[in-house]
Amino acid sequence: MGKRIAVLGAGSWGTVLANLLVENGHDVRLWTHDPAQLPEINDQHTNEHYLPGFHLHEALHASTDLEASLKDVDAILFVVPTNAIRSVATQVLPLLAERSVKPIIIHAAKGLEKGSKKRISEVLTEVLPDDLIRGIVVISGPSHAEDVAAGDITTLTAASVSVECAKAVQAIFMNQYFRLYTNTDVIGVELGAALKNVIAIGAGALHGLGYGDNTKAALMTRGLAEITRLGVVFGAEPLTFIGLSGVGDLIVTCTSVHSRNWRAGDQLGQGAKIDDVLANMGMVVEGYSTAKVAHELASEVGVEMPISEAIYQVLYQDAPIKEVIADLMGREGKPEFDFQG
Ligand SMILES: NC(=O)C1=CN([C@@H]2O[C@H](COP(=O)(O)OP(=O)(O)OC[C@H]3O[C@@H](n4cnc5c(N)ncnc54)[C@H](OP(=O)(O)O)[C@@H]3O)[C@@H](O)[C@H]2O)C=CC1
Ligand SMILES: O=C(CO)COP(=O)(O)O
Repeated sequence: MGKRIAVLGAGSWGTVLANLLVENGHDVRLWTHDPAQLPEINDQHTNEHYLPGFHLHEALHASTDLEASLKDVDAILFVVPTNAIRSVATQVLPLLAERSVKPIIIHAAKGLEKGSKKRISEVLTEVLPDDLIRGIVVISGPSHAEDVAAGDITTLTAASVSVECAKAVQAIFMNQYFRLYTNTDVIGVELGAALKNVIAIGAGALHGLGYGDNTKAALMTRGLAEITRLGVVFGAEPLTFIGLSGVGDLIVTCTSVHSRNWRAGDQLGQGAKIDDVLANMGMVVEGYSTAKVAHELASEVGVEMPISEAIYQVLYQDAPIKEVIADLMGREGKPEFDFQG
């Protein structure tokens, strides 16, 4: 049966997910903070800046009225960049009071909040009290908006401490080309999703510098090793990192020209300056902000993340990429896995 769903954020991912939910037969309200988007989405059925060349379902309706968008909804999907989640949730909070049906809160963003260093579900839990919502579910996995828009077969994880909520979200999204698996390891899913974006900047930089496939495979594999190392310290299940939101998403983000993180790295590898890259992307490059949070978290808990640290130095300390690569390769020899001491 169709559900009433508010999708908050009309960028590339929010627009595609809202469109998919309309295709799945739901009553979808796409909320944007930018009134300039309304005539294009509602009358021309396009969102050219975020999804060039893609025609949206004619039943997809966008609005800037948050209260109307949230009226009687069964679920609220947050798809704004990580650092905007708290402010959007704060606007949602007063509109949730006195409801007979408590909505499921879903988020599809990938990052760690600047300053607080929190995962997105932690931010949502802080802002939206338990008694006003049914539960929180994160959807994550290898899923570029452009490929989903084209109907490419795509698989995601729906993670929640509530199996019942994860199953409800699985049912809302699944169709013949979009398949979700449930998972209860929210920590692992969110950390894998956030930290792979940092590694993807590195993968793009290697490409921009002309490195070959061996080097890219090395970066992805050793990148996953350090993501896992940090994740387990924060309570994640190691297996989650070889799942869709771990290695799956790492592969797609480190190899696809659709990835904004990869493209940012590619431009850096070719000599561009980070400020220019970010200013010209026109969409969020989550790995930039996450690289700083990862640097802070790793030093706080004393976990070695040499690749993420090297990328942090390139992004924030203007370190030359070739020099940080030479430093990484010049480290002392080590066993492949920590348990081999
Ligand atoms: N694109 C993709 O393929 C995928 C993206 N994701 C994740 O989804 C999240 C969103 O990404 P994506 O849609 O690609 O990002 P985009 O940059 O394409 O769009 C972000 C949207 O959020 C809006 N926004 C920014 N700040 C605020 C705010 N304070 N209040 C309300 N709206 C705001 C932007 O508005 P404005 O136009 O005014 O800037 C824009 O409409 C990210 O965490 C990303 O990692 C996950 C999987 C796939
Ligand atoms: O997470 C993504 C694909 O799964 C999107 O990655 P980018 O933000 O790098 O485009």
